[in-house]
Amino acid sequence: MSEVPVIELRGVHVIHTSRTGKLFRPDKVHAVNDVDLSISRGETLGIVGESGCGKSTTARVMVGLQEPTKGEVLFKGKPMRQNAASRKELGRAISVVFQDPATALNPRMVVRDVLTDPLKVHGIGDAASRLARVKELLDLVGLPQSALDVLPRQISGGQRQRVAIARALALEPDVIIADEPTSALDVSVRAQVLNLLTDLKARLGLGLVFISHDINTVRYISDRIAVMYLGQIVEERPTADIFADPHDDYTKMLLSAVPSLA
Ligand SMILES: Nc1ncnc2c1ncn2[C@@H]1O[C@H](COP(=O)(O)OP(=O)(O)OP(=O)(O)O)[C@@H](O)[C@H]1O
Repeated sequence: MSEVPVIELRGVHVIHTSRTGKLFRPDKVHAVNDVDLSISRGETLGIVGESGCGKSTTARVMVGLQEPTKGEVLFKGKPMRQNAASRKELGRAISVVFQDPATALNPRMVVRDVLTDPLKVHGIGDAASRLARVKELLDLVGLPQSALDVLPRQISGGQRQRVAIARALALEPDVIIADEPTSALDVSVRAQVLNLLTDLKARLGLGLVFISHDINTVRYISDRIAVMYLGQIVEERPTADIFADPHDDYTKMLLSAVPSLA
């Protein structure tokens, strides 16, 4: 892709200082170790690896929520500054969809308010144009207009994740970062949510970072896959190449695991 990536990580390290063990001895976890990654509009990057390999920490760096211990994070070619103006710009350009919509959505807010909230926070439109946008968002994610006045607990897990995706789309982001977005859903609706994300990416020209522990799910949706192991990217190549000819032993191990749509 010739355009400047929306997000670029160069030689990023994150060392968490945590307290572990019975003596609460301070410990350091090298969660992200020398990671280079980029994401542009119109492409899907999959990040795959087992629990604890550093996927979520990498996602937090990409969104600007986690400062790297070392290395550079570029936003549209410039250092991701931490001042208020750029935080707001970042918030518009990069959205996140989390694993569990039951906890990601405020249980006391009806869908209309969940979707209006980002528009209000960013001072976009008046009441009438915001409502029009909210209705358009429901259409985009395949929810009926009758969903406007329901609470998250009154709809299914798959529908809640559609609401979370609609909220992520509200500000017309360049990139959506989806961290295990199908893992908390019933198997029967996982494929629907994956199809929705693929469709939205194509229709809106978004960049999508799709994070999962399951290489088959990542395969289904990604143009490129970065395989993470113990904080490092052990290989990153087009999806078809990874499956046809995995280079790294860890990738081979992931591919030999039981196929599933987890
Ligand atoms: N805030 C933190 N303080 C201390 N250690 C942390 C913190 N966040 C993550 N870690 C540690 O960093 C490592 C990477 O965690 P991370 O959540 O990024 O991995 P992950 O691949 O997303 O795992 P999971 O899928 O289980 O969320 C783990 O060893 C984790 O325990």
